[in-house]
Amino acid sequence: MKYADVILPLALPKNYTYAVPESMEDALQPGSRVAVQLGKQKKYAGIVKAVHEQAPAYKTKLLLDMLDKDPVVYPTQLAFWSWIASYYMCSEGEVLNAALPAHLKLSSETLLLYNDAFGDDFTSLDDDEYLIAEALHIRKELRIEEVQLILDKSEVYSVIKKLIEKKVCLIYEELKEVYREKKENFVQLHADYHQEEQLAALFNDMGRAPKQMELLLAFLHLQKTEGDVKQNALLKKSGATTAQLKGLVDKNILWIEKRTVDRIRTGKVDAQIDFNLSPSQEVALADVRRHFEEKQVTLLHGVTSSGKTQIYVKMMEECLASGRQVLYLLPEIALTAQIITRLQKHFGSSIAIYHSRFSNNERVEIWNKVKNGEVQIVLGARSSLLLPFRDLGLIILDEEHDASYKQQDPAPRYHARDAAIYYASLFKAKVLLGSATPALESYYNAKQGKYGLVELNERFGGIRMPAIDVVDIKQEMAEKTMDGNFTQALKTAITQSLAEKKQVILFQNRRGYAPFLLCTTCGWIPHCKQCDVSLTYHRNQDKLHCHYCGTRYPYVYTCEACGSQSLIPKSFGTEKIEDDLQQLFPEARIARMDVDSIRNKDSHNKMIRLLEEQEIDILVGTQMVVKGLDFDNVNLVGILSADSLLSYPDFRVNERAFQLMEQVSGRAGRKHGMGKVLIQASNTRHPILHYVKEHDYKSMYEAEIAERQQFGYPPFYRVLKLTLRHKNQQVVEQAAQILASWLQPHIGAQLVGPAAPLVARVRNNYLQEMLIKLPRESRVIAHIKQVLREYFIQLLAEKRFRSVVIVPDVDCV
Ligand SMILES: Nc1ncnc2c1ncn2[C@@H]1O[C@H](COP(=O)(O)OP(=O)(O)OP(=O)(O)O)[C@@H](O)[C@H]1O
Ligand SMILES: [Zn+2]
Repeated sequence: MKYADVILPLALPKNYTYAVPESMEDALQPGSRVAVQLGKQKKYAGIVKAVHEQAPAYKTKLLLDMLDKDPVVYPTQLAFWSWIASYYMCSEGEVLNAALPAHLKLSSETLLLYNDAFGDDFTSLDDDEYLIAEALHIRKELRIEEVQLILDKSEVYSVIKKLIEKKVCLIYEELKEVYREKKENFVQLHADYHQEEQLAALFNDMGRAPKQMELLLAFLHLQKTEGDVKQNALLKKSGATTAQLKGLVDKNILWIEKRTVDRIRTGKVDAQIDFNLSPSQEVALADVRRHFEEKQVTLLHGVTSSGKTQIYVKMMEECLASGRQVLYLLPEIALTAQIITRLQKHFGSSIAIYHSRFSNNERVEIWNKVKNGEVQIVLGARSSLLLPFRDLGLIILDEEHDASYKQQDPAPRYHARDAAIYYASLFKAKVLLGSATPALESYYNAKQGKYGLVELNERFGGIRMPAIDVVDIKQEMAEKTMDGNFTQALKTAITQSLAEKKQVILFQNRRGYAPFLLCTTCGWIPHCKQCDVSLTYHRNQDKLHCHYCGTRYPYVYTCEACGSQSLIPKSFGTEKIEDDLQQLFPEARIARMDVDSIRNKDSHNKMIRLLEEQEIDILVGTQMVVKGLDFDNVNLVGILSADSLLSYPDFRVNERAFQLMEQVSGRAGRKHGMGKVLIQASNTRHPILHYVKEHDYKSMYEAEIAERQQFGYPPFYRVLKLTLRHKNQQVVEQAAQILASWLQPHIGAQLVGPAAPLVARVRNNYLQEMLIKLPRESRVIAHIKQVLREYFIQLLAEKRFRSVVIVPDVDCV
């Protein structure tokens, strides 16, 4: 008898083993998608991890079905999933859940089937039962949602239960295949008219039906130019109606064929490299190649606008020429608009873009094409790492320092940079990390010789790095020259840029209008009812938003504490800046880019286009404006408040602040002459501001790395954050205390906490956090993770802690 271990898309502590029916024995392989039953009724589609002959201790069920002819992933992906699960402390099921497109996951749908034996005497039924029985009698089967619709309520289980007891219906669990091929109508000419003379005769006969003649002419034209004639295209071109087309079909002149079409178009990659590298870029490229001869990973540290993308393109071209696949990762898909265009220029339309905004059907198609190698280039955010590459040769991680490479919620909480390096090793593929401001961890690894290091210190086109001035807010306040949140210096600089028909980017790291409201009588600040966090005022909607749980509240006019009506907005966000600008520069065309204004892919693309076409004079935004954008005409960048970047409690605060300011500065003066950057700050003497001013990454690195070593932070230690969560504050505090006391003997001084985090309550759950610092030896790390897993089970086994949620976050950022 053969057995299969199956990964199910659930957070189960281990995989289940099923018996393999003889009929499947030959075809079943690791990676095959199978239908299984779990528990009494639920059915799932899972993925076979291994096939073996070892019977488990429990009584096995048989696999129900094999869902596809071929496996949906290769053993490489199974190995990758297993590494993610073990390294990031989650289940393989959670990894599968993140990896597989929804349409390949499937879980069962409950169907009510009419029991014909019951007959049609419904006199014994009450009103609700009667309604359902009648519907079932007519339709023979109903889904739960349909029952809810009919009864107009969501609580329908009691009714269903009674109907089952009374034997009116039966329950059936069905796995629904949801992926649908896309079909389109193609128009063809009937074989009778394939000869010239016949066609000519036909046109002669058609004299009295000019509309049909026009349609036929349009058809012939499309056939000649496009080859295939789609019904939609034909109707559009000829301006004819479906009825007129049907006329020709009825006369047996044209006929219509339904064909399966690809949603995702691919073609052979035909690289067009129409640029030459500058001498220093050439050197950098040669260095990258040289390092790759010995090393799997190379870090390209190139200043902003040095042309890192051009070097990526060259490396991609080489990899594609060798027939292998390339994955180009970006921290956020919002960044893709410009990169897509740039890459398409070189590699044509054969680039698959993968992100969460695609439809589920499209995702299945990309999945399949990556798997069979038809797609050679994938461009995407971190989740595209989970695609089933067949033969990956190169991973490019652009803006490798970016924190959004780390998945926060839900599990798997993986870091795409580290995961990419592991994934690549399975293929013996190379990884090229690129950034103007590398993560300290990456630069450290490069300095240690673990990665190759290539530095590109000049901007393309010989343009100098922008000049950076720090403007003293305190001084201008004292001199009363501030205009709201704008210093005189910034205002003057904006005025000048506008006069020169240049564009301006302004950065403020808070969105909304005012980060909080304040009662000037008693100091009360409105907070979220479910989270311990102040509410942000969004003036567009005139509402207060909780940025933690998303709840929206009406504006408050009266202080809940003292009853006075003296609430004023405090501090400022992007919305307020946009507003101020409108007042200060009424003539200027102003736009805002943040998660509130960019709700979808199209609005982002549109804004990028408007900027490129210089239809926008001033852009205000959050982090979003920082990332890799390349506009020729921006000559001024303003950072409204450096203080807020430099003052939050996190060991990465300085590194982050440097990266942000250096990156946003990097948007200035990329093409025509040197740009200018103004940084407004109260604390103008902060050392980080000095490094930013000098564009001095290396000194920032030296200073920070010394601190990291001294205080035992990454890259010298790995940090694992444990978050515990519960509705009851006391319970979660006790749980955290107990867990910490168990861990103490194993970890000792390397355990920080437990304590309540800055925001101690989110969505009505109280939080406790502790940080565990792990030495970098993998043996020790593996041991501690094992200890942790056992303690989690032990803790949750105690009745009072049963509903405590424990979230381990390995290498938290
Ligand atoms: N060899 C080259 N030939 C033509 N144009 C180039 C070349 N190198 C760079 N450029 C142009 O210079 C600009 C900056 O290059 P790119 O965007 O690749 O820089 P980057 O290093 O990625 O910068 P950032 O880190 O700020 O994203 C782009 O508009 C790019 O097209
Ligand atoms: Zn909230």
